[in-house]
Amino acid sequence: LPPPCDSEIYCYGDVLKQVQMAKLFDDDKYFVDMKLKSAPDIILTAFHNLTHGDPNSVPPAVLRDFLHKYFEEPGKEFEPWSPPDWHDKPQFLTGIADAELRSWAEKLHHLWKSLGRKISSDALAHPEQYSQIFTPHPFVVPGGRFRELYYWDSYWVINGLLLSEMTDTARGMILNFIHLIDRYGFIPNGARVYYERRSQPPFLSLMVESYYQTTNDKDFLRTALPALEQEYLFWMQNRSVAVEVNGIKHVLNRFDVQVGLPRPESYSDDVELAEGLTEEAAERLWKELHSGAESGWDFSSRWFVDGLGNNNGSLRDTRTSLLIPTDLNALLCRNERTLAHFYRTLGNEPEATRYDKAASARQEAIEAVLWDEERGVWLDYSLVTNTSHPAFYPTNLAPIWAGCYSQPSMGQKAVHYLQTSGGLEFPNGVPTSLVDSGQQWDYPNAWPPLQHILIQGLSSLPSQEARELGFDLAQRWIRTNWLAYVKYEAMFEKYDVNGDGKPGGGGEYEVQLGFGWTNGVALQLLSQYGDRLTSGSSGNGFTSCLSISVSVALLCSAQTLFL
Ligand SMILES: OC[C@H]1O[C@H](O[C@H]2O[C@H](CO)[C@@H](O)[C@H](O)[C@H]2O)[C@H](O)[C@@H](O)[C@@H]1O
Repeated sequence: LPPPCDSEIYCYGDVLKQVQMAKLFDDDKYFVDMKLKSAPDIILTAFHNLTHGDPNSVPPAVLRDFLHKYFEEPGKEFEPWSPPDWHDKPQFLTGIADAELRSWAEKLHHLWKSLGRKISSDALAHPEQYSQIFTPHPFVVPGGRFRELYYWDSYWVINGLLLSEMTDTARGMILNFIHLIDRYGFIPNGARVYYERRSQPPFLSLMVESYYQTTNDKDFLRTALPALEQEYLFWMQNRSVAVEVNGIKHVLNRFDVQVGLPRPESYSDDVELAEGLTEEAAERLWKELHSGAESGWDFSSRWFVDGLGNNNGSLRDTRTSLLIPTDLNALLCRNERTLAHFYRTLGNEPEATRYDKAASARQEAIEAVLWDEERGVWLDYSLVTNTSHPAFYPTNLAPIWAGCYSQPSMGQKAVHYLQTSGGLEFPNGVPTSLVDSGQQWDYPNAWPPLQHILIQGLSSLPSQEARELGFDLAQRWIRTNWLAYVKYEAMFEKYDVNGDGKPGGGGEYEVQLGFGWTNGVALQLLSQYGDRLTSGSSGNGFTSCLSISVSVALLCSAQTLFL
């Protein structure tokens, strides 16, 4: 299997190995985000001379000097930039009834300015000296260690930007993704060379849909369609798998990256995890870790498959490609419907019909393979045992969000499943799973995109009860985000479902602040439910507590919980 990319400094080779295994930095991502001060061949020769052909004997102090001489610290690849389309007081703020939440939403709107980035022209002139992949338009980053454009994060960022009336920035981000498709044939995980052989959940068509819904710009649809078509082809040609159920073959998709070396940005973690494995088993593990990263859920007990094919084990048992995920297939179904709609809007009926048929076939496949009639919900399917994995994940309800199901009763059953799943037992959000594995995409962490997908799904159902549940989850999530903001003056990439305003944890890096998709989801919920959301939990005294002062509010929240 190939390396993550062709750079002998950023993706494979002795420099990467020595620097990362010497653990000179707290986070392996630091080194691979550094810019080269000279051409790569000059640096490789210098390293060879330094080590006299024996790279295993370089003392850390010598490595440090070498880095100082030939590398620049991360973050130097940007030009100062402030989004020119940012302006005070976007319209949606006026729909937020609670004064505390309105003023907080205004602060979130301000955060786009600090998260905006423009890559310097030097990165275009000398791409070989950067791991950052040049994209022509400025963009919004997630924040913290994530100093580059990310794929699926950007869907929620763009939705937030559109509410903030920053259509030019949103459009530029979409054009960047089109640029990446033109170059790679698909969209990499993020705009770094070490991400260039894996993708993330394909949200581009939904980004274009959000943009079109705001602007009605048909010319833009025309511009975007060839790239959307190309991306869809990538997923169907490289990530699909046939499954036979009751003698009928269905085609569905999975995450399946063909890369067989450690992830450069987490190199030492991946090497240590593979210790004691044969070369073949290590390569397989790394391929599956890359596939886990492609899913966006890096990492989770969801991808653990033990030797017997059961959903058990630890990170070393990650086997992402052996599962057919509900969310990926629901998303692709939504892609197919969206593409049909775009073609129809542009008057191309034959192409619209082709995508209608693809969506119908997908829906049939989802119902045949992923729908579990007994539990009344969709479940991930194991290609090892040819059975479902029964564990709870919010994504089990993703087909509702995608509108990809044939019987209204399925929606009702799935709501009942959710109510009895144990996933609603927490006041601060719906956890990613009910398994406390220590990985970040597991209990007790709750992630913004998953809350949003679940809430949107519930709010699309005809039943009043389901829609009220959607609102209740939105209220819980906003309260969690807001309390954390009050405590830390920051937005986090994930939160802990136990504890008011407690940031999430676990996994291989410290919880990050910023934070692109968190801000986007909060703004969307504030816009959607602005007339009803409160900064405290309704009727228990939070609202009045919180309007007094921050410290009193925290006391109040502790007291209310205690009571
Ligand atoms: O460095 C470890 C991993 O970091 C990223 O994943 C996490 O952050 C992303 C940006 O917010 C998010 O898209 C992803 O869902 C998170 O798990 C990166 O995307 C991974 O590829 C990388 O291995």
